[in-house]
Amino acid sequence: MKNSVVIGISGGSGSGKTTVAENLVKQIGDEHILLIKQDYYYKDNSHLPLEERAKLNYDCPDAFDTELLIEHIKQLVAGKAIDQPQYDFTVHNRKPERIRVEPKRIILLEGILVLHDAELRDLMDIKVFVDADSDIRLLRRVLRDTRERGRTLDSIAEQYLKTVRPMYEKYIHPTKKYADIIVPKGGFNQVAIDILVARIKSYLMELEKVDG
Ligand SMILES: Nc1ncnc2c1ncn2[C@@H]1O[C@H](COP(=O)(O)OP(=O)(O)O)[C@@H](O)[C@H]1O
Ligand SMILES: O=c1ccn([C@@H]2O[C@H](COP(=O)(O)O)[C@@H](O)[C@H]2O)c(=O)[nH]1
Repeated sequence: MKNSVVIGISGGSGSGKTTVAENLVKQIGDEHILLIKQDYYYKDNSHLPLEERAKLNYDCPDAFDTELLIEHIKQLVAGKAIDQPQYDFTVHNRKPERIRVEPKRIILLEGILVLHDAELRDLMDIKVFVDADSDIRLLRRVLRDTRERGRTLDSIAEQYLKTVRPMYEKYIHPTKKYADIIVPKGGFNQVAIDILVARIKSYLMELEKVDG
């Protein structure tokens, strides 16, 4: 058995991925569970001015440094620490600093396209797709992006029509077929969360047995 178990949590923007992931961390306790957001692995676009960065497509596989993400997941599974990049949504760019992250038993990898790359999927022990209707996802995104990500209504509408919606149809929704578990009703689906918590606890018991 490996040192760690990897759980991928995917779904469209605003579907409730972060809410599910944070709920799992709360219920299991952060001693054993590490949350890695795919957002940290958006490519560094410091060479472009802010106005140009704001126009980029952030909803396609090319927007991410997947090679680095795969390398980091492999390192964590091998029991090694990583220097994780950080991301600032308000300026559409990586932060200059990295943070040292130590491995834990359970690695939760959450993001819109974590189920897209076959090599990344193969590292996962459980694959989850969080589902919510498109009007609900859009509404949540509008509220969150105006409150937390410094966006205007006009910029949200433009980005949604230009990239968010078409890329969801082209790249994100098709990855639902890879999921072991589909979580409907977004982030506060307590039954689905309880099932995942029970499975994670049984993984932790198996990993402890291996340790003796
Ligand atoms: N089932 C739900 N019911 C109501 N609000 C929800 C639900 N799931 C998530 N939210 C809210 O919607 C917003 C977006 O959820 P989040 O988990 O950040 O989505 P994602 O990570 O998929 O973009 C957050 O403000 C969150 O509290
Ligand atoms: O610089 C950026 C990077 C990403 N985005 C948008 O964020 C969402 C993904 O985050 P969620 O937390 O899953 O919603 C993605 O749809 C991108 O469009 C951005 O606007 N700017």
